[in-house]
Amino acid sequence: MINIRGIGGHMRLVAENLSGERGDNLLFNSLCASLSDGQALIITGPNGAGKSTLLRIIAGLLPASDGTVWLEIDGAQEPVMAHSHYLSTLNAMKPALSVYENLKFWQDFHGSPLHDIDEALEIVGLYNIDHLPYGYLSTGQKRRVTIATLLCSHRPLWLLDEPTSGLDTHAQAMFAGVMREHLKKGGMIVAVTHIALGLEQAGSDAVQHLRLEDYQLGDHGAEAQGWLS
Ligand SMILES: Nc1ncnc2c1ncn2[C@@H]1O[C@H](COP(=O)(O)OP(=O)(O)OP(=O)(O)O)[C@@H](O)[C@H]1O
Repeated sequence: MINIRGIGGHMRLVAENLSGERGDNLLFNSLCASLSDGQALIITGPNGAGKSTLLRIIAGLLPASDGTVWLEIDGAQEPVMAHSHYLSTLNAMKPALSVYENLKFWQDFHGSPLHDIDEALEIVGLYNIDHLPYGYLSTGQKRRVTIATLLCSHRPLWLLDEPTSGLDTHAQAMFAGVMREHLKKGGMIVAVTHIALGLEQAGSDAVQHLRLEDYQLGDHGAEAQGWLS
């Protein structure tokens, strides 16, 4: 068992009566969700529904307009960001730095090294490119490097915005395996997606689905309560 807080211990991510807005627009309200170690929450919804906004609120990058989100590890409340990998749709890499330099930066920033950078690149199916400037890579290669950050450092909670965007089917299958392995080790995943992520094999108990349109104005309450355990 890996010795890291949140992996192997008891962990819970809870969103309670959460509302989110952009500008003056209320995007969703009365949203409740609860996730334990080894579980994934898959967030779907139409373009503009507020999925990325919700993920940013969970990460602590945007304030909720109402309600709260908290992370509990072994009974103590912890800041979400300190225990998360947050992958936005932007890859957050410096184009002029090499693939290795980018991953080294993130590994040093996140701490808790897991795989060596070379190992992580091999897992995501990238070979002999660590010396190349990140900006030279193809769209799918860039995304694979971003996914490699998840493997370079231990972080129990993965917050993923459209993680498979730009990946070919082979890479999607590879990433599904990476996510299932993380869940098997007791990690947690919150993912925004428009396509199936291949987590079905993780088991029905391990995967919850949240349709954001169920939390839009006029359609909240009873269904939302079902998410709070
Ligand atoms: N800074 C901002 N100020 C005002 N409105 C914003 C801002 N950022 C985003 N929005 C609006 O908030 C709404 C929700 O955006 P968000 O990116 O959360 O949607 P989404 O569900 O992730 O969409 P998609 O599936 O297209 O990625 C959109 O209508 C968007 O135009």
